Amino acid sequence: MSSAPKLFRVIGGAQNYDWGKLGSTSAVARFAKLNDPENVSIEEEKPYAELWMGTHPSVPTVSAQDRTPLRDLVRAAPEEMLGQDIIDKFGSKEGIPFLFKVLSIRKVLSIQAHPDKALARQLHASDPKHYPDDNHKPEMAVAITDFEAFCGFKPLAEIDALLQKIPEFRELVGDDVVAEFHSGIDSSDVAGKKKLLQKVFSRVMNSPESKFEPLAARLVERTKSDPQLFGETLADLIQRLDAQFPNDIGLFCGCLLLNHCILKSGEAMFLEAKDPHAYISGDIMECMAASDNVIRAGFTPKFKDVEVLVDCLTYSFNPVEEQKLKPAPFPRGTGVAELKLYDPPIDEFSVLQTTFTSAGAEKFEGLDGPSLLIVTEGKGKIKLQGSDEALDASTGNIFFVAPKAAIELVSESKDTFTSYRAFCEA
Ligand SMILES: NNC(=O)[C@@H](O)[C@H](O)[C@H](O)COP(=O)(O)O
Ligand SMILES: [Zn+2]
Repeated sequence: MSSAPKLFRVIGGAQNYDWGKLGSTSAVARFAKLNDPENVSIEEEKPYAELWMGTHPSVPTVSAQDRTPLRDLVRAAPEEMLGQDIIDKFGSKEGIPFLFKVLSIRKVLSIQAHPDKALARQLHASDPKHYPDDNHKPEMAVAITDFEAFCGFKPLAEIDALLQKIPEFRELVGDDVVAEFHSGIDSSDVAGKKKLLQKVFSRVMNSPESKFEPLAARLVERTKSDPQLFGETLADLIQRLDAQFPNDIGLFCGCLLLNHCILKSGEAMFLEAKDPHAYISGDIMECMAASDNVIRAGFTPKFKDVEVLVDCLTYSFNPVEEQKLKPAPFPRGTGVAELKLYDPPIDEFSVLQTTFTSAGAEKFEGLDGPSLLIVTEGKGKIKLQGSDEALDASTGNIFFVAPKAAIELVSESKDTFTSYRAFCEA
């Protein structure tokens, strides 16, 4: 006899990292308040960075009815809440394999990467304070608003051009490595080119403050005196981020080495473990394997683990367009809504965007695993197919949907009604 409900509203938890948008300008604050009006009061001077939805113990998601942690509900009835296939696939009855978030970004996040499974186990064992999980953290960002981020290393020719024409960059890396990089990037030896890229990145990341800070100050001045040397976008980006983190190493390891990726609303990008990145601005849905392991090295007051970061990166280098993840159709829904499936090449999660622009219903077959759904615009209803009980589904509301539960979303007007559903299937 199934004891656990198949569809119920939950309340996520917020993280107030310094880079979050302030007060009601943050989608995180607005969604949290709308979903839990009696308990959430927005402080207008406070940053609201992330809204967590999942069973990660650091920020509990709780049932709206009696505030029981979702993690406890899963552990009490894992077969009903996860499904035997998911338990078998991930070897755990402890929680949902993914962590789903809303991020609302005012300032650049840290230049960072996330470990793969082997490195996560090693870091968690040696430094559990900074690495709370033994799990990898591949992640995907879906832009709710226009969104910009650093994502992966620039193509080597672009890095070489910047090294040749920007004296401060050249001085930080050193003429020896600049010359070796310049002569090596046209070879067909990809592994050798990755080693050269690692040499450049290592010189930057291991330079002392006494060296990179004055060079960063000169770099910013040069973007003002000689902007065409950088191109307008890059000159503006360096000035904007310098205003947030003056003379920071991120001006070199981010702005001059990583792709500056701009996603329009609805576009997405996927980050493998060990890919360097940093989100810069905008509101996004983010989904990741259930882990909070972040290896940081720039644009942050938090713990930086430069040696681990320099050592672990993949050093792959692709053009910006190759970093984007194209949405696909979702054939398991029928009705009037527009469905976009963001399906990265990993097991732990996919994300489905459902957008109504007319009244009507969208019916979904049951999924072979757990899912969490959040409404990000407008309002409608959500119900189990065949049930008379339709729950209000308004902006900010979050719902847990059990495996195999066939649900229906209903829009009662032509106003836009948008939701994102993260799910995992065996
Ligand atoms: N790329 N995005 C993520 O990995 C998020 O899930 C992380 O929670 C944030 O990156 C954490 O950023 P800070 O460590 O505060 O700079
Ligand atoms: Zn990240």
